[in-house]
Parts: sequence; C-alpha cells; structure tokens
Amino acid sequence: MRSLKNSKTWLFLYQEKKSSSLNDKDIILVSTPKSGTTWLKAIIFSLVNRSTFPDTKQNHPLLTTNPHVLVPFLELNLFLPSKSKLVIPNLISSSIPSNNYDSNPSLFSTHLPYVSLPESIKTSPCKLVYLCRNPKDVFISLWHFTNRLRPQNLAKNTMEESFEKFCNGVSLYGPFWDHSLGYWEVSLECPEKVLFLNYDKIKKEPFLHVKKLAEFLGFPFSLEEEANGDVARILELCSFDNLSNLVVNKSGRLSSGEENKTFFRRGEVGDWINYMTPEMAERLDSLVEKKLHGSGLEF
Ligand SMILES: Nc1ncnc2c1ncn2[C@@H]1O[C@H](COP(=O)(O)OS(=O)(=O)O)[C@@H](OP(=O)(O)O)[C@H]1O
Repeated sequence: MRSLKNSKTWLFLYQEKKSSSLNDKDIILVSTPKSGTTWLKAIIFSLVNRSTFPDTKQNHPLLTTNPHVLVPFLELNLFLPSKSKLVIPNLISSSIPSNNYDSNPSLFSTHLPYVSLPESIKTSPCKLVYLCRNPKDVFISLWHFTNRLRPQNLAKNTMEESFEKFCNGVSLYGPFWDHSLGYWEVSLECPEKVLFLNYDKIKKEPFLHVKKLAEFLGFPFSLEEEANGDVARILELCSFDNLSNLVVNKSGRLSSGEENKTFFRRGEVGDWINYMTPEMAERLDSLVEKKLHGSGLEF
C-alpha cells in the first residue's frame, strides 16, 4: 500500500478533481485479484439489467461478451488510456468504452485497495461491492494466472518463489490481508456503502448471497420473480460451466490482450490442496490469522 501511494503510476488517481464525479447510482465492484471478479461481474450485470435482458438463453450480452468488457476496470480500461496526459476521465456513464450494452446504472470495477481509492468514490453515494476469497485459493489461482500470461520464451514462475512474495505482501495491489481488511473495516462502519462478500460463501449458499446482493444494490427480487425462478436463471447463466463454455470465453480476447479463457480455470473452493504442502498452508493460514487478529474477519 505504501508503495502504491508513492508510485507515479497512481499519482493521477490522487490528483483527481472534484469535477470528475460518479453518478450516485453507479456501482463499483472491488475485489482482490483472483477472488472471482469475473463471476461477480457477470452476476451484478445480470442482476441490475434483468428487466432489459430477461431472457438468459437468448440475446443476453453475457452470451457473447466477456464480463470484463461489460464491467470495465477503472484503472485498466478507463484511467490508463489517458495516463500519458494525466487527465482524469469523467466517471459518468458516457466514459464506458463502447460495448453496445451500456448498463443502467453504470457498472465499474477496480482492484485498488481502499486507501488508494479516489476521494470521489469514497465520498459519493455510489455503492461498493467487495469480493474476497480464501487466501490459499487466491494464491493458487494467481500463480496459475501469471504463468498463463507469461510469454512462452520465459521460464515459469516457481511456486516457491511466488509463495514467498505473496507471504511477504509483494502483490500488485498490495498485501492480501491489507486489501481485505481495508474494505472489511469500511463495510462495518458504513454497511450501506460497502457490501463485503466472500467467494467461498457465495459458492456455498448462492441464492442467499445473490438475493442479499440484489437488495443491497436496490434491485431486490420480488416474490413473483423468485417463484418464477429468476434467481436460479441468473445463477445458471453466470455459472462457471456455462460461462467458460461459451465461444466468446473459449476463443475471444480482451482489448488489453489477455485471452478470455485465462479468467476461467477450475472455479472451485479448496483447489489449493492439490498444490500446496501442509507446511505452506499452515504458514499462510497463521500469517493471515495474525494479520487479521481482532478484526472479526476470518477465512
Ligand atoms: N463463473 C464463475 N464461477 C466461479 N468461479 C469462477 C467463475 N469465473 C471465473 N471463476 C474463477 O475465478 C478465478 C479468477 O478470479 P478473478 O475473476 O477475480 O480474476 S481477475 O482478478 O479478474 O483476473 C478463477 O479461479 P481458479 O479456478 O481457482 O483459478 C476462475 O476459475
């Protein structure tokens, strides 16, 4: 986090002028990388746009468009292109890269830690949905992802070296525990502003958490919708099996270059057990426990 604050790359986020405002109803999905962002982007998009796209089998944007296109990253898709001019883009719906499916309300996402969020986001009434996941699965997912993105002529990142960095808090968006703790604390202070979600819990009780999410976002499911199977249809549309088998996600690419299929691997809870030694698991568990001690946040 300290390095993020000092980093020139992020300077423009701090120089933000008050005039670059968000619409009050906009929604920002925040996540620690590899915690299921792609999944939650799909769920939030389908939730808030369900009256425009009620049919999840035909003509639904998610059937032909990767969730990262529908819910762009602030720091990757919106801020970065204007970085050279140090101009802060106006965060209103018209700044969404054209994808023919503008959402109402506008949906954005970010991996930025709370401490690095621009003031306009912190002070605006727009809602933040935070997603985290158990750190052992996050690490394994991240390790696979970085190796998949690595040019073929370079040696793969070893598990040992990557694990050492992760445990030392050397991560692109800051240490895992600081990231989660930052949003956890705000979610306790301002529950109407930040909803704190956990991938593992959504996996366990998807209906409960999707309904809670819909309520938080101001798009609650009516009893009629529930009886009609609308929650189930959204969950099915956004399921790992469904999304990962769509042509767009098997063969497409983001404009930033990543293949869409790199965002889909196993989509399960507990896959860490197939890769980490018991010693590694114990080390990470006790490290995270120590860092989160007294906060009430547990994995
Ligand atoms: N629909 C759906 N359902 C459940 N799980 C899913 C889904 N889509 C992606 N995934 C899994 O999420 C992991 C990728 O995390 P992110 O989407 O956060 O990646 S990123 O930060 O946006 O790069 C990665 O987890 P691992 O399989 O453990 O590597 C993906 O497989």
